[in-house]
Amino acid sequence: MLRFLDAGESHGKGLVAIIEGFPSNVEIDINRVNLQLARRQRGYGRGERMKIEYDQVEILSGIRGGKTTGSPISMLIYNKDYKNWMDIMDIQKEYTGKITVPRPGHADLNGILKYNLNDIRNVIERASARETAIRTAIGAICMELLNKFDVKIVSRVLRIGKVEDLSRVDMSAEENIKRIEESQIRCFDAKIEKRMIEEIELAKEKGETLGGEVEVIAYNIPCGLGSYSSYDRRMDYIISGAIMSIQAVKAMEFGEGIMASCSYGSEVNDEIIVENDYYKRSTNYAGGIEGGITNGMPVVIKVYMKPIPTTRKGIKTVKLNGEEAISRYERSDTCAVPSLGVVCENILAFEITKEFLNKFGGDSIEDIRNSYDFYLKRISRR
Ligand SMILES: Cc1cc2nc3c(=O)[nH]c(=O)nc-3n(C[C@H](O)[C@H](O)[C@H](O)COP(=O)(O)O)c2cc1C
Ligand SMILES: C=C(O[C@@H]1CC(C(=O)O)=C[C@@H](OP(=O)(O)O)[C@H]1O)C(=O)O
Repeated sequence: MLRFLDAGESHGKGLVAIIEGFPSNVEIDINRVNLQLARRQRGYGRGERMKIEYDQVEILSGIRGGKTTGSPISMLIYNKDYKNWMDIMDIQKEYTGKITVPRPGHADLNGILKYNLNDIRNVIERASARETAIRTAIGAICMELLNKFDVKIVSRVLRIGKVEDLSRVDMSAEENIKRIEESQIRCFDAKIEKRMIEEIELAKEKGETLGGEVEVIAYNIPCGLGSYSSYDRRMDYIISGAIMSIQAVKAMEFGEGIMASCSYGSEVNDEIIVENDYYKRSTNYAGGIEGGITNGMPVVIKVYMKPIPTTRKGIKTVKLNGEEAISRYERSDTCAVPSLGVVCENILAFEITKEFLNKFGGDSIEDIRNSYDFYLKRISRR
């Protein structure tokens, strides 16, 4: 079973992870992994921190001569900002400048109470979305395996605050993806991109922050990943748990789930057809999952992010000594929705890989390939 464990603090030395259960003989291009890390850092609306970091992964084990060995893959991303936080983050010496004003919307107060701490810094450090850097690297390693089976996972920004990009886009087309990648917002429509940037600037001027919505699509996912047999093997359970665990994500949707909930059944159940020797659906309202199992159509999700909780504009709170106070501000992103799309792509890549390996098993890529080819032949109509 593919699994990972990650650790690390936002302003500590770095982030670490161990991936276990990854098959052998998978070629890994570290440049492609680092490209995912760079994509995650880009995007209009990010704060000062992203000017300091230049995320690159260092592999410590499990890859040799450009290929996985089947042993645990351990890796590390250094925090460049650590040099500015060495006193505060010292593992031995206690830092006296404790943070005692919890920010509404962040983990601050719940973390303090739960872990019986007296310095909110201890909560901030691990609750921070800095952790999404290492999860992106884990997903990017998984993408290297999925690439071999022509799986492609892409995303775009649909909305920043109230500004929507309503363009209908075929995201399987290279030229459309190129356009999205070149956009500072990672949206498709250049005119809307301008309005989104203005919206972020306006929020920044007001000391405010913004959330939004992204769409993520995984192409070429074979029918048969996940299962209806138990609740925790359902693909929608697995994907939603992983996506909802991303910091500041407050809702998600599979396919046209919301629209379907206010339609007639015959309008939104995707008709079954045969195309190129395989069962397909004439539409994809279900977003590629029926009965907890992928159905061979693209897996489509929409993910909703709340506005960044740390705002320059103060919010009423209460100090740890009970006195009324206004939330504190050091620095923060104004909007991280473009980054969210990249994080979702890679988190989805991990979950799909896990279920791909559950289905096609095998300790080496060769065994997986045999099992995959055999299965695709079996479910073909030819
Ligand atoms: C890519 C990304 C960047 C983020 N940047 C910030 C930030 O700069 N400041 C902040 O307060 N929250 C930021 N967040 C959100 C917080 O980490 C998150 O709201 C907080 O941990 C509380 O968790 P919850 O919103 O899931 O309940 C970011 C989230 C993501 C995904
Ligand atoms: C460091 C990252 O995101 C951080 C997530 C984050 C938070 O509170 O979640 C707060 C900010 O960090 P800082 O407090 O150092 O300014 C973001 O920059 C990153 O995405 O790599």
